[in-house]
Amino acid sequence: MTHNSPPTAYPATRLRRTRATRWSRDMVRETSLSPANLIWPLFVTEGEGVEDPIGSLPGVSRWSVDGIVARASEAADLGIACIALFPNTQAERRSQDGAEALNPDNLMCRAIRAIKAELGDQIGVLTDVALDPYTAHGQDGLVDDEGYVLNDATVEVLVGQALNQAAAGADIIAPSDMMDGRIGAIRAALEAHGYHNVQIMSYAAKYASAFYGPFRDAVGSSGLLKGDKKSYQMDPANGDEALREVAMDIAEGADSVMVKPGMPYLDIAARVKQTFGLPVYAYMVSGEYAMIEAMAAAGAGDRDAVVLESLLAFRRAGCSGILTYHALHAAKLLARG
Ligand SMILES: NCc1[nH]cc(CCC(=O)O)c1CC(=O)O
Ligand SMILES: [Mg+2]
Repeated sequence: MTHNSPPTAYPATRLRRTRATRWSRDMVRETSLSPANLIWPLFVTEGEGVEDPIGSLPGVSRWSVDGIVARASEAADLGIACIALFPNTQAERRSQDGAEALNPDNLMCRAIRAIKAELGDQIGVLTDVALDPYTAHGQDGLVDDEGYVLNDATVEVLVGQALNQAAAGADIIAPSDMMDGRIGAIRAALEAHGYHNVQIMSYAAKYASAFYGPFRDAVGSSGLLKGDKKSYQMDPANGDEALREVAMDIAEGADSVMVKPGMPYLDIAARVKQTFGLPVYAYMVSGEYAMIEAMAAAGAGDRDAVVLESLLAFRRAGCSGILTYHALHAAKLLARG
């Protein structure tokens, strides 16, 4: 500042002046939230005409493929840009090596094909790459005799899983496994197979979080998982390390990156955006959703206002978008204005 007197001295400056009326608040607002900023995670299950409510995620269900197509269509009508798919694989299709992930007719691929056949480019389909919905032990990769998740052997399988999803029509491949080197390996394979425009959104800074509990119920891996995921997901104590994770994934070909969980990690999202300037997404995870729902159910807050404020905070931090189980509800609120 080149002024002699401080430019923000009271009473010449009253920061309440621009807050006094609604039109003025609208005029000076720095960030905005629209349905295009929302990515809606959906859980797929076997069968036809099935809606299977998830106990630990009140208001969220697993849907059979027909229901998933209907949900995707609803989302597209409201201007939601993209959905994220997660399969609840039947116990008998799970195995030690997660081979079902490579089956071209697995639940995930059938859902992708059905959505793309019905909706084409009206909505993006993002698919999770990791083996936890397919393994009998619930870990995201292949394990050795001690239960340690093997890096390089897992990456080979993830490459196959990503190609399988791309062949079914996935628009964005989103590896959530946290193996080192998987972004480069998947990008090279996509290029080699002609999938030049299939994007990669890397779960680059994914933490070993206690907020994933309800999700593990949803995909049916919570009862199976022994131990934790701390040997591959990040330590919640670390921030600088997240920047190294992101730098590597960008170098390996990620089009965008994700920080996960969301609200407790807004500092990470903001640092990633400021450092690298690429599209950053945040995953407001299942435990965060459950927290808001529990608060609303206890009569302790205005659910709609809490949802919109939370999502706006991600935008202020610099996120291009948010993966949230509240996406449909929020899009309806935004449409109402
Ligand atoms: N690859 C697993 C995966 N992909 C998305 C989530 C969590 C999402 C949520 O909690 O909403 C998880 C859980 C985990 O790492 O155990
Ligand atoms: Mg990494």
